[in-house]
Amino acid sequence: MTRTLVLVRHGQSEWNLKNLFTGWKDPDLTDKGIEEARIAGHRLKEYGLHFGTAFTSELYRAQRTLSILLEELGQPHIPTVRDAALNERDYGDLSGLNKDDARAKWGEEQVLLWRRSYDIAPPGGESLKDTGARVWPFYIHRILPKVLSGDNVVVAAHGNSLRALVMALEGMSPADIVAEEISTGIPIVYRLNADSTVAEKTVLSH
Ligand SMILES: O=C(O)[C@@H](CO)OP(=O)(O)O
Repeated sequence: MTRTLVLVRHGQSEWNLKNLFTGWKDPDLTDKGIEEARIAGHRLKEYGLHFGTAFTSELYRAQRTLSILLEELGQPHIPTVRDAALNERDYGDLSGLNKDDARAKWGEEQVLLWRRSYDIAPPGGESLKDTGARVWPFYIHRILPKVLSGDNVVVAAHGNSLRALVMALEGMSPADIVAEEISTGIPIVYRLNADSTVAEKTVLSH
């Protein structure tokens, strides 16, 4: 049994390109983002993976990335679960603001704390810990049983919802997670042991 779990962050979105805090806002992919999703599907095809189930968020950029990727893989119709538990961190009052403007207003250090710390929430939004509080139970109750049953799973989600998941999978501390960045459209392939610990991690870079 392979027990494979693939995580992929959506391709570049229009708001990534414009350097805006996005969170629960719902922009489309850019042309580059569409291409990144295609390449991700192609890399997974080369890797020889077949999926039984897909999971994604309720946000369009992740759903579109997943459908392009599955199309490229030749598996466009696999059962897919969409759930807000996998949505990006809610950026609260920062949503829609330019990240450089935010640094100019609140300072580099404060903005970095909001973006990458474990438990400091942006005003009106979620910390990574808050995001984890919805991602982790969803992983345990919905995703992990599929993986452990041998049903290879792909999860198309977001930078911070995936940082929360990677933190749990790899047993990272709140200090470790600060430096963890998830690139757009680069599949991360985990093989899990029967006890759900990680046996192997492979990053399918271009
Ligand atoms: O704006 C966002 O929603 C996220 C991901 O693009 O940004 P950051 O990398 O700053 O957490």
